[in-house]
Amino acid sequence: MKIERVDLQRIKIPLTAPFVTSMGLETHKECILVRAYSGPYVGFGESVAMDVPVYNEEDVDTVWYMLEKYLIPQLFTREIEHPDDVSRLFSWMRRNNMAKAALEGAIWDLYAKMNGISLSQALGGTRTQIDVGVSIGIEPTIGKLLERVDGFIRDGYKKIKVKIKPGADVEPMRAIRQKFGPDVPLMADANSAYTLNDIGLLKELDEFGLIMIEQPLAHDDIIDHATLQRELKTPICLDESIHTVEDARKAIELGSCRIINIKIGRVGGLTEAKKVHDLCQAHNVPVWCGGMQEVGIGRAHNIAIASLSNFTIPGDTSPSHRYFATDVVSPMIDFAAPGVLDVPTAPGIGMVINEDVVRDALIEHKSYFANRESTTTVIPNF
Ligand SMILES: O=C(O)CCC(=O)c1ccccc1C(=O)O
Ligand SMILES: [Mg+2]
Repeated sequence: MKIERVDLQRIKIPLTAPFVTSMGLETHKECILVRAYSGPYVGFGESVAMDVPVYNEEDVDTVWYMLEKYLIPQLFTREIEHPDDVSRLFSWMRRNNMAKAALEGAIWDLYAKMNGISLSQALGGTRTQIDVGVSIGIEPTIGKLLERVDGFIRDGYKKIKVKIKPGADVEPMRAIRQKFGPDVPLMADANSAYTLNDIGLLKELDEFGLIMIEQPLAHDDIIDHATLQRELKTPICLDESIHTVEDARKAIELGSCRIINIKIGRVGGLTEAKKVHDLCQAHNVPVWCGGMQEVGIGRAHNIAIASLSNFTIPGDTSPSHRYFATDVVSPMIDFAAPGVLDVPTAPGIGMVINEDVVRDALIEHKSYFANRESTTTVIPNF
């Protein structure tokens, strides 16, 4: 396929409730939507970079910059046979994985649509439905946290993940176990808020029978995590530390974790995500699909990758309404049954874009053409 045109759309949508983690407070979702055109077909991608580089080194502006300066022009120079070619084409560039993934995702969607198959099928997915959990931010009080947990359990979420940080860790977990009992599938995500000096405290969490603790130590570490995993009963799951299938291989070899969270953006796209999945499967390491509070397009990509067979733990891909009053896909993504999402069967991501929502949320729009000048629109009065 020859890519003739790519559009970037920067959008901003309010969250229905503020989201607090050890990295900071979020009130809005700002991101870039990507459209890739070939003949009558359009493929959709979404950049998951946050508006501030607190999770990784990228932000919305760096993604736009890398796409415009390098990745889109490079894509225009080649005929693409298969989406796997795209990650090879981009492999010369160090990191900037979320920028690469946003464009590569649009090409995967385009490829699936051209072949009349779903994105899940194109990736080799086998599930028709996926189980999902919910990620809960750090709430102002334990009472508020318990209220939220109660609501999400009633909604049928299959896994309850709670953000923790020093000072908001053992007590909230104890309160949840006391109120809801030992059978609630519970886990904690620290987003790198601890060091090995906190080993005593992290061991205290063992008594709560958590399914896992996600990324307790530094965002770039796999050595200390291996030390910690030897001391903990609770499985460690790595998120921030895994950017490539090679990172995953090393972490597994060192014993740095027993579970891996796969985020398409963090590993540079669906091709690499599938490689991490396959490697983990070969080593009996279960995986699950993480989230970056995606709008509907990114959520659809997450559902497709989560349909692969080694995604045996419920992911963070909750329905759209968990974060947004409106979404860029129509209908909004929702449960097929409590805690369960259908994997779309229509071609590509299998979702219809709600252009009214995109228009209302639009900050900037730029179109790039393989054989003519680009055109920019900055939407005024935003
Ligand atoms: O519900 C979601 O999309 C996942 C929310 C979440 O936990 C998260 C959100 C933004 C950045 C990092 C993370 C994380 O998984 O660490
Ligand atoms: Mg995480």
